[in-house]
Amino acid sequence: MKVSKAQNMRNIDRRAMEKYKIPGIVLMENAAWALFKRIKDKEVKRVVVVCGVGNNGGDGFALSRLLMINGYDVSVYLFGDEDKIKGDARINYEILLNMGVLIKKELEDLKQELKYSDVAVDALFGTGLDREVEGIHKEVIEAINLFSKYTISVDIPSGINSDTGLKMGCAVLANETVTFGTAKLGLLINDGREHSGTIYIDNISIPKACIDEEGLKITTNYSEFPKSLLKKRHFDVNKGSCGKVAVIGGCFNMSGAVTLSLKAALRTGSGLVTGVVQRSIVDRIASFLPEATYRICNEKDGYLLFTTRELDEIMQSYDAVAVGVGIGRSNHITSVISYLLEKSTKPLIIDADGLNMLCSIKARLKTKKCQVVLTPHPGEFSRLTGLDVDYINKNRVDVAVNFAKEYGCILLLKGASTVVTDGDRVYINTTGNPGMATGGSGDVLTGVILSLIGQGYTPYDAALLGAYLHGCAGDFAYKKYGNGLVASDIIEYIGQAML
Ligand SMILES: NC(=O)C1=CN([C@@H]2O[C@H](COP(=O)(O)OP(=O)(O)OC[C@H]3O[C@@H](n4cnc5c(N)ncnc54)[C@H](O)[C@@H]3O)[C@@H](O)[C@H]2O)[C@H](O)CC1
Ligand SMILES: [K+]
Repeated sequence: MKVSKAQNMRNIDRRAMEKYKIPGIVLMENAAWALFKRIKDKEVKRVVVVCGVGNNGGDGFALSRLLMINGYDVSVYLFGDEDKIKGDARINYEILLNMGVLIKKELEDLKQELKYSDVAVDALFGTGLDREVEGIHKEVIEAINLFSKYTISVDIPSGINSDTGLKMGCAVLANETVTFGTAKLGLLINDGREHSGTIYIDNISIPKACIDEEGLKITTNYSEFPKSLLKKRHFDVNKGSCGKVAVIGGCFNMSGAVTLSLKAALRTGSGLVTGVVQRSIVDRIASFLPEATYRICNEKDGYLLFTTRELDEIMQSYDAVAVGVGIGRSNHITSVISYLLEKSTKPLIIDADGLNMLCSIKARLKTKKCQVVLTPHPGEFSRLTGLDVDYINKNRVDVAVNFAKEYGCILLLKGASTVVTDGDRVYINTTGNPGMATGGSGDVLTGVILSLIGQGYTPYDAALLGAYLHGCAGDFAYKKYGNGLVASDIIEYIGQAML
């Protein structure tokens, strides 16, 4: 599913009307029908529609007409200067007036009606929100959030900036959002992720070609995507043809991370999974995971110790290698990562302390011979870039794209909405839940992505599909354990997420 910013959507709208000759009023009518379908699916009678003076409000006026004609008990509210209503919104506004509909304007009346309504429709602001919400509009949004039993936002929750996803003063907290044409970036990131509720996208009869001509580079999970990327496994496979992957990690006091990554790779369908670990922890790991094989390495002061010959052998033996989970911080690990970046021709995933050790040698990324996937959380990314965590979180897509472009890598920036980018394409993942903020969750994700690369997915597809499956598995685990879910619960549901 493609994702647009406000300007993209305006371009698409204009192209639909000018090049494809689809009148704006038809788009608005289709938007109203898309909203009507969502209400029709529910057992409700009383609907309050709260309109602004723009085309978002126009959608609300058109919806109100459809509801009334179909027997619903509808109250229509308008907040803003009615003289400002123009174009298609004006047409739908005047139709209601001609039908003798009373357009209400009192905040106190709205509060009372919200208490007794089944559904509130938020048609105050859409992609035209261009400044902080204040005054009566702020009071209306607060009233909706306080008194509405179930809120449907039109196109985007009013108060959410459609490009940044940030709240502009205040914003409607919707149970669901019905958006038109494409997903809006602001629905997927920052405050927009939480304020949108469940997102439904309706094409409102905009031709796919009209959207494609916009050349949108951002996608998100919706309907069958990205699950449709999953390859069907043929019967005549053997463990050698489902990917041979290795995890380099662990240290004297951290063996669980490697165990989680290895098991996640197996649960994602890898044929042969090897833990490259030091002698002092191999028994501990193998006792939990007899299905993996192990390459035992030397250690010094509790941390892994390699010769270049051993590293050469590792790079020749596997289809993909993940380095960093539970590996701890030592100068030797920095030199190991530097060597791998210099010599490896196989895809590399660098995670956890591997990322922290990469900070001082990140220039090596520019001279590497292999494809590299980095999977930082905002804190690790802050150390990698020197950017402030708050700035990173408010500019997730831009900072991720810029870094991936500069260093020629695939970047998976974790967070509530994980961003995956190769510096050109962007995928925003909205599966997952707050319960997954638990130790080891990132190690599981590394194992999933590693396995997918080993099974032949490109590193970019493996990263976006891995983020999606990891989140889906986490959502299954959340249903059973809530915020008490632990990383190994996520592993147990990976298979189900892939079905
Ligand atoms: N293809 C589509 O996506 C379609 C979208 N439609 C709907 O059109 C809106 C966008 O309409 P637009 O008129 O551009 O903007 P809004 O309705 O969001 O409102 C802008 C309106 O509000 C004023 N305003 C902006 N910010 C504030 C503020 N903080 N306080 C007060 N007033 C504010 C601004 O001055 C304007 O007057 C889109 O979201 C869809 O819902 C089409 O209907 C169908 C096709
Ligand atoms: K809205």
